[in-house]
Amino acid sequence: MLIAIPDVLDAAALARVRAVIDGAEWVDGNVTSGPQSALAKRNHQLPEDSAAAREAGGLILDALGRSPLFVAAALPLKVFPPLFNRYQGGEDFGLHVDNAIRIKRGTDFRIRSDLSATLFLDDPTTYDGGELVIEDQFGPQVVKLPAGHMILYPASSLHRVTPVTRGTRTASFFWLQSMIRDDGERRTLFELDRAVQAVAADRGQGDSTVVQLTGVYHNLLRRWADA
Ligand SMILES: O=C(O)CCC(=O)C(=O)O
Ligand SMILES: [Fe+2]
Repeated sequence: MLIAIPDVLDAAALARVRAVIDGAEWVDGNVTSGPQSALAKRNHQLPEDSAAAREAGGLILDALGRSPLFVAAALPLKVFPPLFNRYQGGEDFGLHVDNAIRIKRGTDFRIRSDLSATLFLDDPTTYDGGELVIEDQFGPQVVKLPAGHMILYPASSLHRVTPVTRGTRTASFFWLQSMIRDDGERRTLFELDRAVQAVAADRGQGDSTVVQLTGVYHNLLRRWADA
């Protein structure tokens, strides 16, 4: 399931993230690639351990924690510290799949990547190309979102970024391990959650049917979740 999360960063938070990363030193994106994606990847990144990546990544993690839509859709267990990339002058990232296990270098922090995320940091009218194309069961989905908006997609999907032929495309990207490993189970919980919220908005949180449905949600979560 692909889910767009609008307004993860508002204008002020976006400006703070940009102020931190724009002044930092960018390096060839292949410093973090395995041999297969090194063939496909042509972009620049902030070094994973740079002070700028850590500071801007922290701002993004704070914003994600305040997004009920992100929490409901991802049911996050562990989030890999956000990374930052930039494409310009025809740079692109060919078709690839993300590694199943991500290890933070020099630490024992590791996650199984269930979901991949791209948070767009540039106004899409300022660059051409740079679409994130995700192959899913319904065919290729082409994603290019306003600055501050994010797409969440199954890390199992093949995906690519088309060449940026004008301007610059800046983004944050990261992976997370969900409490719910299976995409179908996670989607079912998300849809149930949305439906319960809609009924609660109509009838109030104390309504007996709302209480019963909330119980069903939590009992499914209890059956399926790693916590
Ligand atoms: O730039 C993006 O939107 C995606 C980056 C990506 O797929 C990756 O780094 O594995
Ligand atoms: Fe990727």
